[in-house]
Amino acid sequence: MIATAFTVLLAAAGIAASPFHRRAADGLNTRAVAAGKEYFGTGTDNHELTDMAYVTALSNTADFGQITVGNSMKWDTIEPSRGTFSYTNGDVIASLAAKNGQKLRCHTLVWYNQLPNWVSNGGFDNVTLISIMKNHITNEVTHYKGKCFHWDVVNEALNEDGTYRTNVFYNTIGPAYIPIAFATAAAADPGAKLYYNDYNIESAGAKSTGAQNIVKSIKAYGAKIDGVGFQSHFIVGSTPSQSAQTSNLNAFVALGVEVAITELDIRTTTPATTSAVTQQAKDYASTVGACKAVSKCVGITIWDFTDKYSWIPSTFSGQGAALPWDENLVKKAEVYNAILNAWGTAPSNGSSATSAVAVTTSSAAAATSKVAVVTSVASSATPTATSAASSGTVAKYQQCGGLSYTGATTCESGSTCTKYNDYYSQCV
Ligand SMILES: O[C@@H]1[C@@H](O)[C@H](O[C@@H]2CO[C@@H](O[C@@H]3CO[C@@H](O[C@@H]4CO[C@@H](O)[C@H](O)[C@H]4O)[C@H](O)[C@H]3O)[C@H](O)[C@H]2O)OC[C@H]1O
Repeated sequence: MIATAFTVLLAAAGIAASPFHRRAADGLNTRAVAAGKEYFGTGTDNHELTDMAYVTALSNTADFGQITVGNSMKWDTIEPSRGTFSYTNGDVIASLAAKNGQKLRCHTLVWYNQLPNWVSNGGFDNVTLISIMKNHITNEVTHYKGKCFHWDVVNEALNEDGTYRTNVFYNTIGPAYIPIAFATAAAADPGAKLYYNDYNIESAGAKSTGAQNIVKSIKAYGAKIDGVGFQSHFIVGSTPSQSAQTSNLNAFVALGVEVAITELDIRTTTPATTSAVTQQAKDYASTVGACKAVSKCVGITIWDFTDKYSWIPSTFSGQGAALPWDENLVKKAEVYNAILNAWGTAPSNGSSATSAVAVTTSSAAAATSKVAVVTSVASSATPTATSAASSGTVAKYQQCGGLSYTGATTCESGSTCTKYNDYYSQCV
C-alpha cells in the first residue's frame, strides 16, 4: 500500500524507478545486459564534457553502462615529460563514470601513437626503455587501481600482414615489450582485465592470425592476458559479415581469452544518403549479432556516440556520419533501433520510459607472414655487448633462457645463451 502510493508519487514526478518496483529503462545497454553481456558503452573525451546535453545522454545508463577514455589516459597526456605524471583529465572521466555507476575501460598504456617525443626519439637503450615503460605502466595502473575494469595494455602492435609493427618499443626491446607490458600491468592491478587492442583483426586473415600469435606469446611467457579488443572502425557496406566476425571472435576465444568490440564506428561519405544509413543500420546489427552469438564477447563500445564529436571527419577526409546519434545529439532512429533490436527484445521488466525511436526519413537524410612467436628480434634491438652470431644459418638472436615463451631454451650449435637483463636474453 505504502509502496504503491510511493510509486504513484514518483511517477507523477517523472521518475520511473522505485525501491519497490525497480525497472531498468530500455536502451542499448539494457538490451545488451538482457542478452547476457556486461555492457554497451561509448568512448568519450574531456572537451566534450562542457556540453551538458551531451553529458546527459552520456550518463544515461539505459544506453551506456560503460565509458572508455578516448584520449586522456594516453602516454602523451599522462607522462608528457619523463617522470612527470598528469592525471587531471583522466580523473575527470573516471569520476564521471563512478558517479554514474558506469564501468570504466582505460585506454591505452603502450601505443606507438600519441607518444611523446621524449620516448619515441629518446635514443634509449634496451634496458633503459624497458625501465621507462615499466615505470609508466606501474605509475598509471597504480593510480587507477580498482577503477579500470579493463586496460588496453598494448594498442596496435601489428602491421596489416600480421608482422610486428616497427616502433620505438619493438625496435629497442624486441617483441618482448608486449609480454613485459602485460606482466607489469598485472602486477600493478591484479583485478583489472588486460587487453590487447587492434584494428583490422575483425575477420580471418594475416593480421588476425598475428593477433592470435600475440595472445599465445603473452601466455607462453607466463604473463596474464584476459582479452582482445576489436576496434571495428568499419566502412558502410564493406564491414565483415556477421558470420565472419563470429567465427573470428571464436578463434580468439579458443585461445582462452574473452573478446570485446572496443571502438565501433561505421563511416560513410558525407553527407550520408538514405541508402547508406539503411546499410549502416544493417552493418551495426551484424556486429551486435556477432558479439551476441559469442558468449565470451563481453560487450560493445562505440567510439563516441554522436557525430558531433566523432574522430572520423578529422582523420578520413570527406567521411563521417559514423555513429548512432547525429550532430544535434538526436538518435538516428533507423540505426539506433537496429542496434537495439539486434540485442533482442526488451526485457520483460523493462520500462517504456525509453525505447525504440520512431523512424523518420528526415533523421536519415540530415545527416603471411604470421607473427613469429617470438623467435627473432629486429637487428636494431641487438644488444651491443656481444658480437655476431656464429653462423648465418643459425637464428642469430633466438631467445634462450630467461624468457620461456618460445620454448627455445637451448641455443643452437655454435652459439651460447647470453642474458642481458631480467627480460631479454638471446643466443649469440
Ligand atoms: O580524438 C581522437 C581519438 O578518438 C583517436 O582515438 C583512436 C582512434 O582509433 C584507434 O586508432 C586508429 C584506428 O584506426 C586506424 O585507421 C585504420 C586504417 O585502416 C582502416 O582499414 C581502418 O578502417 C582504420 O580505422 C588509425 O590509423 C588509428 O590511429 C585508437 O585506438 C584510438 O585511440 O585518437 C586520435 C584522437 O585525436
